[in-house]
Amino acid sequence: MAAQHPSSADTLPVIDLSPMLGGVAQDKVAVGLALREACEHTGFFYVSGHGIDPALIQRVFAQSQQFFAQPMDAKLETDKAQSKANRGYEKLGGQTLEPGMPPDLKEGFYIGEELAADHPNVRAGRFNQGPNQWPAQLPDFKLAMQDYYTAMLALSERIMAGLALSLELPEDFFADFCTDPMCTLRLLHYPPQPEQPLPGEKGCGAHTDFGGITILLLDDKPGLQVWNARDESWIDAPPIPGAFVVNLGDMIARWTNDLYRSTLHRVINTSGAERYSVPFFYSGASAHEVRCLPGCLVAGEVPKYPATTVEQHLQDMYRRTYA
Ligand SMILES: O=C(O)CCC(=O)C(=O)O
Ligand SMILES: [Fe+2]
Repeated sequence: MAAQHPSSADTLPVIDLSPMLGGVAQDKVAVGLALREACEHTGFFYVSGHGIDPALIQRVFAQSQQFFAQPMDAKLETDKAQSKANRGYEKLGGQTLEPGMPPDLKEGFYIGEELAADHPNVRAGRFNQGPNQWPAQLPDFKLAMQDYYTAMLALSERIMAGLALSLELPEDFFADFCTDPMCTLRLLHYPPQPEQPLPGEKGCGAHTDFGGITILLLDDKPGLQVWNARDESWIDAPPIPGAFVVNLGDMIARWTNDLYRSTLHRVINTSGAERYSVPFFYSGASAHEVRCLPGCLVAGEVPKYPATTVEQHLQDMYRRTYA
């Protein structure tokens, strides 16, 4: 059914998730079918009907803009280099997502689950677990981010339930994966693309996301592009008011033996203005075993990837871009 595959002239599908919030079984199955189509072909789609309060989104953007507008010495009070759990501020050029290219033209702020320094997991030095660093000068920042983090957890569970249905698995198949999940909320700020960029310089180099699913909140600026392997071209993924972009990470590709894709994407901020985005990376329970799911092997196929755990997988992937 080649006609259903996106070409570069196509846009990414918009999937209405509202049936996942207490809808009838038949409508949920329809969501599962729409997700399957999107996941098999692009690994990227928009979701509407997600139930996230627009006022919460406004609070997050307002705090993010205030954070990045601060002088550098104020931002560096929460320098990520001080954190054993990768929390806090990352300077412009602090990450190179596309190997061999100039560093990314973005600055960021990383937030995760709040765990005290004396929590057993933190004492044991578990990957990405620990306290956050909160900016002292912004009194409303912490609560806005924690409220948004909680809202993203709930939305992630609904999307995981939809993905289970898409694979003809019971809706609660991922319940164990969704218990006490590892997540990262990341605030990003992209200055305008320079008029004379270095060769290959971008806001965010081409990459796939490492984890489970990513829920991406965009402001009103374009710049995100998604790789379309079929005709080897980039599809623009402009912001759609009221919708989030969702994409699959490498863990889902591993789980489904590449039936579902983790798709390359990049950002070039040619809007001429500041661009802000807020990805939320949902990766599931750290000890959860990731192995090829039932039903994802076509007759005679063998799993392409050995089983691993969420924690091990994330650690392996993380090392690659901060080498
Ligand atoms: O800013 C964006 O639109 C995309 C960000 C992204 O891909 C990422 O942080 O992994
Ligand atoms: Fe990404």
